Amino acid sequence: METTSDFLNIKDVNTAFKINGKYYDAISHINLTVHHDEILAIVGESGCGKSTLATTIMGLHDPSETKISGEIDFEGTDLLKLDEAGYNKFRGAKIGMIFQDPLSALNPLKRIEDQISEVMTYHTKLTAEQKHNRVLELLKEVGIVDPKRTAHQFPHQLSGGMRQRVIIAIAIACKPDLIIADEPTTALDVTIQAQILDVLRKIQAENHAGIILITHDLGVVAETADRVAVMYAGQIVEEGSVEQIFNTPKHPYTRSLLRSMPQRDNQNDDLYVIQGNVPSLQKMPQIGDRFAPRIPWVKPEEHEKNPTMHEIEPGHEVRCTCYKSFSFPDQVGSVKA
Ligand SMILES: Nc1ncnc2c1ncn2[C@@H]1O[C@H](COP(=O)(O)OP(=O)(O)OP(=O)(O)O)[C@@H](O)[C@H]1O
Repeated sequence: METTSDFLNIKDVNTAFKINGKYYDAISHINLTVHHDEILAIVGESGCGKSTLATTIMGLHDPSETKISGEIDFEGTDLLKLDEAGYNKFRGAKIGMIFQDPLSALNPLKRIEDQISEVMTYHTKLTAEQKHNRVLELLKEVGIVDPKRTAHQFPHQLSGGMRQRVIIAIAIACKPDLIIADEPTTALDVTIQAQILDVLRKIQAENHAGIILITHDLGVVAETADRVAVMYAGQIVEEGSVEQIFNTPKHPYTRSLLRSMPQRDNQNDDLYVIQGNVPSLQKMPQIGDRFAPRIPWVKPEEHEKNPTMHEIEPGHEVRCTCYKSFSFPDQVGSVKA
């Protein structure tokens, strides 16, 4: 789905890691588009390649240990062709990143004001006074009630939620077009999670940014995202609007993920458990449907030999034709919560 507001086009991207001298793909043939004014969620179990995709976009891999191919067209520049100095012009300026663990992303020895100012010193020509005012403005924008006090504090003096707000302030300091948020609320309790997601939504609306939100929490996706890409074993297996993915999920993996999600109104406490595990990189099947071993009751002939993406309605794509015949058998994989 391409519109004039596309500004990030990921085309056929593969990232392979060197393990014992051999390269193994962690993400394979990724195609994705991000638009201004939207939150695209990337979901999937641990080990599906979500963070690898984020760090590939951000150019955070050591080239001597990683092989990356494809194209990441960001506003007309192929990010994958940039050297470190070239990337540094984008990171922090046009692309902001929010990580799961705010404590390790902050320098324990520097005051909050200095850490937020640093990114502006690097990417803008603002004077010291302008930067000071912008720091206070940013802290207010991310919902910190006493910006002056917080600006003067060190990371260890702040709660986890406050630290994550500071990380968001750093990520948005230069008004980036793209924000990549990797599990931004995982380490926080539920109330704080909701507040941080509100901040992200507000920023996205005000700055017209596009946000890639990486999470394994489907509740967060339902509340926050506009579009969703579901990843399994390094591939995108389904992509669509949040309504399409939640109301008419097609791929057996998407349906399994949704069925394994606790429902507030679930009457009988039954939780579906997806049998087996995401394969390790060395054991990744190179042909056939990568999810097939976890749904052994589906006949081999119902899977494609080389599963491709199929558009089933505008904006809604699913990998492999097995979705057409997939159903959950009565007795498989269901356990009492
Ligand atoms: N530097 C690395 N070297 C070797 N293998 C790696 C490296 N980084 C990630 N992997 C492997 O790549 C696969 C994808 O990992 P990745 O962290 O991208 O998944 P994820 O979906 O983000 O998981 P999580 O939700 O746990 O962060 C996993 O099998 C992981 O073990």
